[in-house]
Amino acid sequence: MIPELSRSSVIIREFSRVKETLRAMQAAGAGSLQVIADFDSTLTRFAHNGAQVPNTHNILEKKWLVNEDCSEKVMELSNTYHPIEITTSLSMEEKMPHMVEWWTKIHELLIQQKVRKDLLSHAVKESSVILRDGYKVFFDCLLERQVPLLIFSAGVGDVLEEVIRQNHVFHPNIHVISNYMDFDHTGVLRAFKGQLIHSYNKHEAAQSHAAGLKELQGRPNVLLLGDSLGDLKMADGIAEPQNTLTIGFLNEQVEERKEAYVNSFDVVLVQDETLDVPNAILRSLNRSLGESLSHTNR
Ligand SMILES: Nc1ccn([C@@H]2O[C@H](COP(=O)(O)O)[C@@H](O)[C@H]2O)c(=O)n1
Repeated sequence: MIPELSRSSVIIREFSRVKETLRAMQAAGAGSLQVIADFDSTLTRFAHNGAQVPNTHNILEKKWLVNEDCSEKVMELSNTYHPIEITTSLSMEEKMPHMVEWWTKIHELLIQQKVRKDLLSHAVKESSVILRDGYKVFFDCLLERQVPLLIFSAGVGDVLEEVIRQNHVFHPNIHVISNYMDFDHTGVLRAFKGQLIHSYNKHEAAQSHAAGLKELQGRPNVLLLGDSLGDLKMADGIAEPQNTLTIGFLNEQVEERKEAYVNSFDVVLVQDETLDVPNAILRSLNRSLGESLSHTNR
């Protein structure tokens, strides 16, 4: 039994599928598993003490890193594009060009602002970014069992790395695929490296980057964590996936989006700011089938 799956914040469309997938993953063992997780609002909290937790973009957009005019433009862009990002009335394909526009405009603004590399660490320290409760167990458990953790983020990779470094969980089993900044020799931002990653093109990055990571090869079982429907595509780089269990954090616009999430993710966590459920699932993968699932009768 995984008691955490009975919490009122957990919605499971097809419990038998979850049970069967866990059974197969347990049988295959930790050596066949990889974990793929989105970062912002998935590994980090969405809200804390009634306030929204900043994501990796928000950390960079602080007034002491960029000027007033830039802050206002960032806010305007967010007000225009974030509703498009999360609406269920447009398909992913319809959202894509808007996301490219949003990310491109933001990257251009940040480049114009000449963001300095040496200020990033301070920006993270001063921010109120916070990883989800239970993060230490999550990161340490994966390290201990030598399970690779692929963090797949449409945020800013340099900031993401700094967040996990400052929380002392940037372990060697972690691989990050994200938008990385390109600094000139004086440490001033001059471009973003490589292909742009936004919320809805993670499948392209998965196929071009993740597919080539040798640490992930021979691990056909996937525990996937995300907070956006686009995150479901993060496992697209796996050549021959066998068992995939997807967990979706439904953080905002709950009523409007619940149906779409329940129809898309295996397990939906509604406004749950913890990693308790993924941690319980990881624990269960280590225990015998009888112990972990026998009391489950849903
Ligand atoms: N200018 C922007 C662009 C994106 N965001 C948000 O960041 C999130 C980053 O993506 P993850 O893959 O790590 O979830 C994304 O969900 C956007 O809402 C932003 O705040 N500002």
